[in-house]
Amino acid sequence: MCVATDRPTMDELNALPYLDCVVRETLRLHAPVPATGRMALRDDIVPLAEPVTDTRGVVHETLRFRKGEMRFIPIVAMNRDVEIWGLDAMEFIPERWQAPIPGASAIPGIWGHMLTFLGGPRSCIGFRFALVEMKALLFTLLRAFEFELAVPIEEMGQKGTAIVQRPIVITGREAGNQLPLLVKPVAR
Ligand code: HEM
Repeated sequence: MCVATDRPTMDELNALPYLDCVVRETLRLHAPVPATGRMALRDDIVPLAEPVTDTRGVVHETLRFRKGEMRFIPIVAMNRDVEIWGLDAMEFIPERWQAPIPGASAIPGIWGHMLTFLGGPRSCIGFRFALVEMKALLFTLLRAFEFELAVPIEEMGQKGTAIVQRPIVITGREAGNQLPLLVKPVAR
């Protein structure tokens, strides 16, 4: 991170391309809100991008909504779909953001061609703040400290609350949310 200040402005943080790739990839693979739902306010028929064959073999080219019906929006599943992101969809690869991702461009998310902050009129109003907050924290902490997991990665899991996901240690669920880290000052 070649920035000539310890206190970068928002514009200076946003001008760091690799930091941007890391934030995008983190929010793709580990969307804090994994899913949500919406209720249809009126009957409607929505065209599908690709025809879908249901379990009875019937091919559908549209999706029918009836007023009052709920629809599940699988944010994490879409953020990790191999048909959109490629066979390495489950891997953390910030470099994938260095070029346009053709499959993702049709996703109607408010940010980043993904649904992490959802889309449409009730999408996240705090997304710009969240992004710059993440960048400021990473910029400050990674220049000062080295972080390492304090438990084997296999012991880490995640627990969904009503809305967001949080880390837990699988063998210590009763301790609640936690992410044990070893933190060392960066050797200069
Ligand atoms: C990484 C951080 C964040 C993520 C992933 C996130 C994600 C989301 C998502 C998916 C929704 C839509 C939920 C739904 O309607 O089912 C939402 C709504 C909302 N978010 Fe965020 N959010 C984040 C940070 C923030 C921050 C920092 C703020 C405020 C400063 C904020 C304020 C809101 C508000 C007020 C809504 C409701 C908007 C509405 O219903 O019109 N969010 N967020």
